[in-house]
Amino acid sequence: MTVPADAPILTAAAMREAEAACAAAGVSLAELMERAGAAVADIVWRMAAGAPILILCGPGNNGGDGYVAARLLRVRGAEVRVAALGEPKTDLAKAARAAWTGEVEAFDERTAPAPIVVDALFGAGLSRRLSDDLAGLLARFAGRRVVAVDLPSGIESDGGEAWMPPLPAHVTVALGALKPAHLLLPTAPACGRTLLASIGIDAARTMRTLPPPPLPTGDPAAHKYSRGMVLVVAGPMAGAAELAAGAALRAGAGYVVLDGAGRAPLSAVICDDGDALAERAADPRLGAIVVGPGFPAGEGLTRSLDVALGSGKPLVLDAAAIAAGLTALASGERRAILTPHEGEFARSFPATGGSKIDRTLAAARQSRAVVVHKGADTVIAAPDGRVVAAWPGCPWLASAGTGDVLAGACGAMLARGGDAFEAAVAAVGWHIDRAARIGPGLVADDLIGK
Ligand SMILES: NC(=O)C1=CN([C@@H]2O[C@H](COP(=O)(O)OP(=O)(O)OC[C@H]3O[C@@H](n4cnc5c(N)ncnc54)[C@H](O)[C@@H]3O)[C@@H](O)[C@H]2O)[C@@H](O)CC1
Ligand SMILES: Nc1ncnc2c1ncn2[C@@H]1O[C@H](COP(=O)(O)OP(=O)(O)O)[C@@H](O)[C@H]1O
Ligand SMILES: [K+]
Repeated sequence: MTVPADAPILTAAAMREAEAACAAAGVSLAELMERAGAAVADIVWRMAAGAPILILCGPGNNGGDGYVAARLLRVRGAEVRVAALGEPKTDLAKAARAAWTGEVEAFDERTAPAPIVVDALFGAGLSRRLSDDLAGLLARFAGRRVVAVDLPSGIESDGGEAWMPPLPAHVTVALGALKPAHLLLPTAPACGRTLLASIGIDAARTMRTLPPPPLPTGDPAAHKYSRGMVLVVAGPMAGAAELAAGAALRAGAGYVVLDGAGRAPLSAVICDDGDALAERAADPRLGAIVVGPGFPAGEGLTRSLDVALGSGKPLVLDAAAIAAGLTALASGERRAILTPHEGEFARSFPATGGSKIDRTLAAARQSRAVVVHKGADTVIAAPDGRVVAAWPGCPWLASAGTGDVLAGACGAMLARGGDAFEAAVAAVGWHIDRAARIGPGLVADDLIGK
């Protein structure tokens, strides 16, 4: 399962706006459909390598893309059949159907399979769950090589509904931009490998997929404080804060202090016994404070959090510190990153609804902080509306303590200065990249290279 890096993501409504802007700029919708069909034909041609192809066409423009692909594949000499769910209903799809000179079979229980099945039944226009009858017809083709046009049919584009497609795809050709459903659970795995056919739409980049990790560029004039100084506040479960402190150092901070309980996870981490928290937090060289790993709610957390909040320094709040710090954060302006997993998110932001992207954006606006909503389909959102979706992440991260490591990495990136959203994006990228290099058997300690 892969998706293109740093690619735009559009909701169905934003897609329609981009399409209209294209038309206003002189590129007709018929031309967009021709480009979409050509992109699909190109990919199917290579995947088929001479094997027979069956294209399933629906009543809307998704089906229109299918008719265009069928025509272009036949021109190339491919063996193509088309099976349709009735006659096309849109003008564009009718024109594409008319330009296909081959036979159109009815798509029903007698439709014979082919080694390559192209699913052009429904895309972004799906308005309700597929009927059981239709789902049954599609499920008959399980086990064939399936290419989905825009989305596997049955998936709701914006990711707000958890409708699963009856026929998961090996390859999905996203048209114009990626859609939230390509990147969010539970639908993302059903898209297989998602490719982007840009088709010339000018897609806004407010929402995008995770960029590739930047190449490390050392500043020749750097010193340990200029690379970023991070303070990690330890609670009763000191191991978690140790992981965060080690991660901050490995993720590029020049100087890391672990305050409270705990031993230095790496010899270079400076340990304080907790009496000097206010003094440490007031250090003008300090670039970020991390509070939350291994620190359950209670008086101790409230005291430490008050000091951290009172210092005015950029903050990373994890675990119980998220809910505890929300009110104070929302009432001021500061660079802050919150790193909830789903349980912590639900407790801290119970009123949010919609897709994981919608919910994370609402949480960022409510808290006035960057929110890293963790999970296999991590979503990062900023109060100004920017979103990065980090699917598919690295599955070896599903292991205790890796979230503490991410909190420390966020601290390191935040302490360098600059935009908190870009810092969170860099930390998530660092985390996934480091986990992927370690691979199966990963434990959180490996990420900090003890
Ligand atoms: N937005 C764009 O810029 C472009 C969009 N294109 C294609 O257009 C697609 C969207 O086309 P449409 O808006 O026509 O929508 P779709 O073709 O995805 O489906 C809409 C049709 O399906 C019917 N329908 C919806 N849900 C159904 C259900 N559960 N059971 C049975 N029928 C159902 C609707 O009544 C309508 O007839 C995209 O996914 C993409 O494939 C491309 O042609 C190129 C450009
Ligand atoms: N299946 C998965 N695929 C990819 N990343 C995952 C998966 N499950 C969890 N993660 C990542 O692992 C980390 C786990 O964090 P968290 O649940 O806070 O763990 P802990 O509290 O034990 O440190 C997060 O960064 C999350 O995004
Ligand atoms: K489709």
